[in-house]
Amino acid sequence: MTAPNDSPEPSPPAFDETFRAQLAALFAWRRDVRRFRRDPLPPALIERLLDLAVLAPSVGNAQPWRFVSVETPERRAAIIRDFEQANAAAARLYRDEQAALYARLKLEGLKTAPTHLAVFCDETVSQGAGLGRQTMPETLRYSVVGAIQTLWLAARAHGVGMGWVSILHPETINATLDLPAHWVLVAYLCLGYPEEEHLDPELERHGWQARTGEGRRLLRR
Ligand SMILES: Cc1cc2c(cc1C)N(C[C@H](O)[C@H](O)[C@H](O)COP(=O)(O)O)c1[nH]c(=O)[nH]c(=O)c1N2
Repeated sequence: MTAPNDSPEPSPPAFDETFRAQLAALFAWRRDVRRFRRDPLPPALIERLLDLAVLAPSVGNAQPWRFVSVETPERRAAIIRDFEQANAAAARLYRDEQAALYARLKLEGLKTAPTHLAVFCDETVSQGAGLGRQTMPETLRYSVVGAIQTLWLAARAHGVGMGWVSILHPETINATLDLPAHWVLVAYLCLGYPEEEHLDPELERHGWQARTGEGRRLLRR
């Protein structure tokens, strides 16, 4: 257990209306990015973004997130091959017009993103001593998703685009990256400076699925 510290409590900054308007704009302009300029991201910027990402909440404060930067050309090529296999299999699920539309969608930025970040959940994490997850062990992975969303917003605030690729076989990713099975893949992320900026999701713009606000309703019980 960590010893309580007796330094004076810091006071929160005043988040004023200007900040709230900017925050709303940040939420609105965060995009899943699939087209990147090839300029590398400064290592210090990536470290800053990870410092921000790990401010996310986690069940029992377990901090189960594990970040792997995929850098070797052989490993990146293996990831791209796995995406191509998984995507070809997924494409076969659709028929007619929907199949034609699916085939036209760009669902990854693997070949141009300068930074590839695989994000895992360490299912054996001892931190947090199991607090909060006895009846819902999946809350460990939920915690990792929270860090990914925090990273997504932090990246956008720094002018960095991020894309989430899930059309992959997790067991292949673990084998390619030589990682233990108890590191469960949560996301394969492409990061870099975006080639273009949009206020609407690409899947909406290309006619796959509009933002309908369906889930926005609040049921009262
Ligand atoms: C868990 C999870 C998994 C994926 C995604 C997101 C999330 C949350 N998204 C991005 C997704 O398509 C995108 O968020 C929506 O289309 C909305 O667009 P914006 O993110 O608002 O631009 C995504 N996009 C993509 O092109 N290939 C993919 O494999 C995935 N996988």
